[in-house]
Amino acid sequence: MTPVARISAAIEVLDDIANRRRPAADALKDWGLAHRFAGSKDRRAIGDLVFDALRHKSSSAFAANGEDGRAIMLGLFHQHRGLDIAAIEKLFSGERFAPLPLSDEERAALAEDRLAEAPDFIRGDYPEWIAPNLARIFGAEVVEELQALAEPAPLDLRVNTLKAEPDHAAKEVTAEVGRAPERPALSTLCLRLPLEPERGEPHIASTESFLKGHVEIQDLGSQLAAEFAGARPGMQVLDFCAGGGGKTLALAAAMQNHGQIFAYDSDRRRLAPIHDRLTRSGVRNVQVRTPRPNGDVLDDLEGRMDLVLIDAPCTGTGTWRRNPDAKWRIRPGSLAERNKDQALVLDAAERYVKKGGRLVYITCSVLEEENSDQIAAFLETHPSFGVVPPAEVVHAFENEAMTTIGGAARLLAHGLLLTPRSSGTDGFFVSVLTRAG
Ligand SMILES: C[S@@+](CC[C@H](N)C(=O)[O-])C[C@H]1O[C@@H](n2cnc3c(N)ncnc32)[C@H](O)[C@@H]1O
Repeated sequence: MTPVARISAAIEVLDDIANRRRPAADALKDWGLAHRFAGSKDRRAIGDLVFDALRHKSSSAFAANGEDGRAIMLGLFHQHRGLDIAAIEKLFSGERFAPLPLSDEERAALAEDRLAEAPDFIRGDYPEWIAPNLARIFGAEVVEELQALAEPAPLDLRVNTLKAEPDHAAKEVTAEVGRAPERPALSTLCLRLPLEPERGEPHIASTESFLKGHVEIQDLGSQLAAEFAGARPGMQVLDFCAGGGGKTLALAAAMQNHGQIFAYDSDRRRLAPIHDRLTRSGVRNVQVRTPRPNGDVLDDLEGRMDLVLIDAPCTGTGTWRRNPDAKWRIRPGSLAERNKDQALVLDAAERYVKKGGRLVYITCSVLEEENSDQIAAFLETHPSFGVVPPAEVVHAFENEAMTTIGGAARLLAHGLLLTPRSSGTDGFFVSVLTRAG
C-alpha cells in the first residue's frame, strides 16, 4: 500500500471506532480481515497512525474544526507531526487511494491555530467529564501532565537480580536488539529502550535474555512501586492482587528468594501466567494460592504477614500512554465500580497484616478518588493503621537513585504519585501503611 492509502485506511478505522463505539484493536483486526491484500507492514503502519490519532484525538479534531476520522488525521498531521498545509495537501490529493483534497473550510481551520483558545480538556486530550477529577490532582499543571500522558511510552525492562547483574544484562540486550538501552537515573535495575517508530518495538519476548529470565518487561513506575513496598529477605509477604505476577516477581527478587511470598488473586484466570513466569525467573519462594469456590485459601495467613501488597484493580488512567484507546472508553460508571472494588480489597486484605506489619496500596491511576480518597476512607474505619509519610518511604532507600525520586514524584499526604511528566514512568500511586504494634 502507498503511504496515502494507509492514511485513507486509518481514517476508515477511526470512523469505525467512533460510529460503532468499539475498541481500536477490534476495528483494526476487522479492517485487516476485510483487506487481506494489506501486508504486515501496512497493518502496523495503519495501527500506528490510528493509535497516534487516538493519543491526540480531541486536540487534532479541534484544530481541523471537525469530529470525524478525517478531521482527526488532518489535525494530527498539522498539530502533532509538524506538517504545513502544503505538505498535507500533497497527502490529501484525491489521487488514487489518497484521501480527498482539502476543502476551503479545512484549509482555513488548519491555518487558524484554533488550539490556543481551546479548553484544557481539548488541549490535554482527555474526556470532558473527567476534567474535574484530573484538575483536582494536577491543578494548573493539568494540561502539561496530560500531554505527557498522551506521548508514547518507552519499553522498560527490569533486570532480574536473581539471575543477572544489571551491566551484564545491558550488554546482552544491546547485542540482541542492536541498540544500547538507556539507564534511567531513578533505578539501577531498569533498562529502557526508547521508542523508535521507524524500527518498531523490539521483540524482547523472543530474545535469549528474556527467555533465560535475565530481564522482565515492566514499566519503571511498576518497578518502583514494588520497590517502595519494602520487601526484604526473610519476610512473610502476601501479594493479594497478584494477577499475572508482575509485582510478585519484583518482590521475590528484592527478597533474594528468601522468606515466603503468597500470591493470590480472586480471579484464577488472571493468575494463570504466573507459573511459567516464576519458573523462567528462577523464583523459588512463591506459593500461588488459587481461589477455590468453597473455602478461604488464605485462612492460615491471618495476622501473620510482614507485608501485604494490594496492587488494586483500577481504571488505569496512569497507563494511557500505552493504551490511548482506554482514555476515550472510560465512563463515570467504571470509575464508580473500581472505587467499590478498591474499598472491598482494602477491607479484605488488612486482616493478614501482623501487628507492626506493612500494608501497601498501589494503583496505576492518577485519580485521587482511587488513591488518597480510598486510603483516607480506610483509615477512618481502621484506626490501628497509619500512613508512613511518603518522604520517609523514599528516604528508607539508601540507594541514591531511589532517594532522588523525592524530586520526581508528588509527595501527597497519603502516598506518592509518579507520572510520565514528573518521573518519566507510567502514572502510579503508592501508599504505605503500618499496623500499630
Ligand atoms: C492491577 S491488577 C494486578 C496486576 C499484577 N499485580 C501485576 O503486577 O501484574 C489487579 C488485580 O486485582 C484482582 N482483584 C480484583 N478484585 C479482587 C479481590 N476482591 N480480591 C483479590 N484480587 C482482586 C484482579 O483480578 C486483578 O488481577
